[in-house]
Amino acid sequence: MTAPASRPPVALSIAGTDPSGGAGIHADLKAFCARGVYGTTAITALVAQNTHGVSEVYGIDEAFVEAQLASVLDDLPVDATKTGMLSTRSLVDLVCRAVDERDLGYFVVDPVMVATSGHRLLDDDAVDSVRRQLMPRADLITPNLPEAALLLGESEPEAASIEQMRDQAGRLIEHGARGVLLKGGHGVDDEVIDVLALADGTTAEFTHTRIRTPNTHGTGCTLSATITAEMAAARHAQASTASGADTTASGADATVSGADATASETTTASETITAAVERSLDYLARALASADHWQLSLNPEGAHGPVDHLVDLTVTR
Ligand SMILES: Nc1ncnc2c1ncn2[C@@H]1O[C@H](COP(=O)(O)OP(=O)(O)OP(=O)(O)O)[C@@H](O)[C@H]1O
Ligand SMILES: Cc1ncc(COP(=O)(O)O)c(N)n1
Repeated sequence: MTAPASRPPVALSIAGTDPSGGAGIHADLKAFCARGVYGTTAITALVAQNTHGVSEVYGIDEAFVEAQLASVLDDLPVDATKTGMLSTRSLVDLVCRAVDERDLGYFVVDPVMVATSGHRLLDDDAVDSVRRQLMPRADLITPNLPEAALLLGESEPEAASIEQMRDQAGRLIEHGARGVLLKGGHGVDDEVIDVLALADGTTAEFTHTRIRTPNTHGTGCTLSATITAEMAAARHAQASTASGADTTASGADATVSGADATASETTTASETITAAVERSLDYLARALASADHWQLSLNPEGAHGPVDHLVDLTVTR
């Protein structure tokens, strides 16, 4: 007897590359795998970068990004999509059209603007399109402290306290996204607090001990990719429950992926987002802790290494 057809949850990342493997598309695919989700990509820019920073960016033209999106979306059922580095205003507009015209599933926007090393990853004239066009289409946006301030306006100062973070998250929601996760990684306190605000009025705060490590390259990419994977798994489970399909045969093993195969049809989008954020922050904390003493760079002075994306995989050698 042949086994019934099944499929794993599918996630799409629209982002730039990191040949050193810690951030961008490379981090996204590792995070998708780590959470048991099948990863697909559309590359917006080829970036020469490593643990010391960005040296060159080679832009991909709009028509070719569109062709990549069509290759994925004409063929595969995408349960959730994230954007990372979008580079130019025309690529922001292209992604907005894709959200309107295609089914991208849950839509997570990581408003990547500047690399930790200081290199700009989004043109100045694209910021307003992110603010007015992309944000209102998002189920969740995940700005860090400087990105949140920039999205609120040129003269907005960076939040320097939890009260200011709450206030900014609340004001960002007014731009139309269903949820805002304002990340506190750039603070200096012993605890890292991330603030989640949802359009239905729900708020949540997540506190983790700050890990004193230089290895934080790609934490934002990894977090938004993990949230996207969790949301893809949730949508897949909801659809499978609704259709009576066997989700346990999908390869998205709940103990590996964190996917909630019993998610009921009644789970609201807000509950899905909140659960995805909580699980993803816990995973990221494990990935950061596992790599806190890694020294990958041949030139360790001043290097910011990656997190351990595969922390939950046990390999015996
Ligand atoms: N040193 C740390 N210790 C514990 N958690 C951290 C640390 N640095 C970052 N994080 C976690 O990683 C998340 C993302 O970090 P951050 O706020 O630096 O985003 P980002 O600036 O977008 O990341 P990136 O470095 O990829 O640009 C934070 O929300 C926080 O939960
Ligand atoms: C392609 C790409 N996307 C995003 C980032 C941000 O990550 P970080 O701030 O850790 O450098 C990056 N460096 N490269």
